[in-house]
Amino acid sequence: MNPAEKANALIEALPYLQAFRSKTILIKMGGSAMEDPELVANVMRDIVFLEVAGINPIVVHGGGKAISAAMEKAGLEANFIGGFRVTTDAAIDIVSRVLSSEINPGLVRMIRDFGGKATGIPGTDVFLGEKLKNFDSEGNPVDLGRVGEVVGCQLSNMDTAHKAGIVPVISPLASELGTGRPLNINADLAAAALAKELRVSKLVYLSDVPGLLADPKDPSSLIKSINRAKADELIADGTISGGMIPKVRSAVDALNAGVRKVHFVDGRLPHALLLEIFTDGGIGTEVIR
Ligand SMILES: Nc1ncnc2c1ncn2[C@@H]1O[C@H](COP(=O)(O)OP(=O)(O)O)[C@@H](O)[C@H]1O
Ligand SMILES: CC(=O)N[C@@H](CCC(=O)OP(=O)(O)O)C(=O)O
Repeated sequence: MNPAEKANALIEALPYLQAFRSKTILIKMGGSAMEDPELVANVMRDIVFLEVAGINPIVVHGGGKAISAAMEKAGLEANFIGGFRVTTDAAIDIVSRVLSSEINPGLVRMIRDFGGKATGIPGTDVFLGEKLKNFDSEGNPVDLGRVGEVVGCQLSNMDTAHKAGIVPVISPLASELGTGRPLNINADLAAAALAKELRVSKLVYLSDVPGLLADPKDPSSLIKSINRAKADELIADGTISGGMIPKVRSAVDALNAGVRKVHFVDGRLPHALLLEIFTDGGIGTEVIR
């Protein structure tokens, strides 16, 4: 690219930089897109770019794959029901350790290494939770152990970071109402709960697929946009399964609660985040109401 082309690329981004200046964009960094540290570093550099450009990024991260690996190492089996990890008392200790001592500080370090400002905030300082009420297809209760849903958010730590232009990096744990004990929150739900609370301009889920796929085995079968009715249909017929279920459901909830735009984007694709924000068509799947 010659210097004039470089300048043109910057100028093309101008309307988007203007539109999103001082706006908040919540980025959910999925554990599935965190297997390769180099790819994660690329995303963190894009986040530093947003921060420097005067856009306020917030990161809520997952870490499902790393948690499963740590559980296996400890001789525990990883079981999921409807995209939620069955979390025994032994498992919650591993979940907390992997999220709080490994993944969260790792992301903060990467942002700082690129000259950005970031602070790690434990989800237990942000999210208030209750045990998730979960039912099987016949309506019978299914106990998932220490799995929670978010029933409230405490924003003081976030606000302090925000006002100082620091990117908050938040783990998907909640403090249980009444007991203060940690609850394991699916990171998609945690991200959507915070996005709703803050009414963010954009919620972007970064994962390891190009977006929502009509055939999960065929990466070229991208569904460009999806609404709740269609999502329910695809969950019922099994096209949407596993970790994609909480993603789609929480995305629609966030839209209904006033979040302006929600996208599923491939976190492994170089600059996926910037392409999503700074180009017209966007990439991946847009969730609509
Ligand atoms: N229809 C679908 N389209 C795309 N991915 C799907 C679909 N149904 C199930 N999936 C699965 O959902 C996974 C993403 O969810 P998950 O593993 O929880 O990711 P993350 O860690 O990013 O939250 C994909 O890797 C894919 O295996
Ligand atoms: C209850 C529940 O399922 N919690 C998740 C929290 C991490 C997460 O959601 O990570 P991803 O975004 O990488 O899937 C778990 O234990 O795996």
